[in-house]
Amino acid sequence: MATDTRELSVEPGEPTTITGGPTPIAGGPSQDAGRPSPDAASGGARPHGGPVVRASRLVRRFGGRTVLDRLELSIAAGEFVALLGRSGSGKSTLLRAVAGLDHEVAGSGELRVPERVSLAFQDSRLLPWLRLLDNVVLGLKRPGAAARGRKALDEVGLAGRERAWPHELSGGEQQRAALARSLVREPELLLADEPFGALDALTRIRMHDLLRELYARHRPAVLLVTHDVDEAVELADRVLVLEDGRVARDVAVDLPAPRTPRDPRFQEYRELLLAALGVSPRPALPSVRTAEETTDDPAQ
Ligand SMILES: Nc1ncnc2c1ncn2[C@@H]1O[C@H](COP(=O)(O)OP(=O)(O)OP(=O)(O)O)[C@@H](O)[C@H]1O
Repeated sequence: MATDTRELSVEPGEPTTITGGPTPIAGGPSQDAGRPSPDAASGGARPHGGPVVRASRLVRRFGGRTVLDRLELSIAAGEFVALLGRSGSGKSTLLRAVAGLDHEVAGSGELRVPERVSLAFQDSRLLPWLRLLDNVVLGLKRPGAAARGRKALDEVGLAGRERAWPHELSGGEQQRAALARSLVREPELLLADEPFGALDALTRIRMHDLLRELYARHRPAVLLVTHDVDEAVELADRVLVLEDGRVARDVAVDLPAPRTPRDPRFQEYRELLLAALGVSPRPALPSVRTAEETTDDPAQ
């Protein structure tokens, strides 16, 4: 597999060590319990290849402030990793470094990423002067680009909208087009920074389903930055929590598909991660009753 290895400017420090797989959290859900079949379309433990991303002793400072502090990161081929962290903890900074968008990142080791990397952001970044299909295939080599673009638009449920202008699409549709644009390149690594952050809750649920489906079909490695703990547990094989410039928690999520917040083990992961983020879990909501039930209740 072709990789792009970036040498980082040398910082004084110990020799580089690249860590392998995830570290189970003491008291957290077991990594091996309930292992589902490897070909599960989503959720559960999934087989992965060797590492496609390796970052060692990554350092990023802004002025006197160290945002990434000798950070270690390894992502396997086909692995879905979610990155959580408090606001300002450096999630986007790390993603930008891995994307090669930040040339001032330093370290004493190396930063290795695959050649084919796609990016997705909170806003779709579609070019307003290009129709949808042209946006999706922008930069792709002909021949065959248009056919691949059409197929990708079909995959995200936008067949027939090839000639639409970006402003004619809803926010969710624009994000779907952005996913098509990412996946048409068959990336080995998809870097996504809060891609669903600006969407309403219902659209976000639909986008989770779509992303799971596309991921199962294309199997890129994914690094998803999110604020949403449920989104992380629902989608990822592994959830990292960034704190003080380093990966403070590395939690392997082993839940069967389909993953649902109603599963008590889902709640376990949720509480574990909320605690890692310094948020106390909220008390359970009272069970919801319909308007009819409320009216029928003589106590009301
Ligand atoms: N270009 C820059 N110049 C100066 N400081 C920066 C720059 N980019 C990021 N920072 C600082 O680095 C820190 C980490 O920023 P970053 O955007 O990576 O955080 P984040 O975890 O993604 O935050 P959020 O969850 O709020 O989006 C912040 O304190 C931010 O102010």
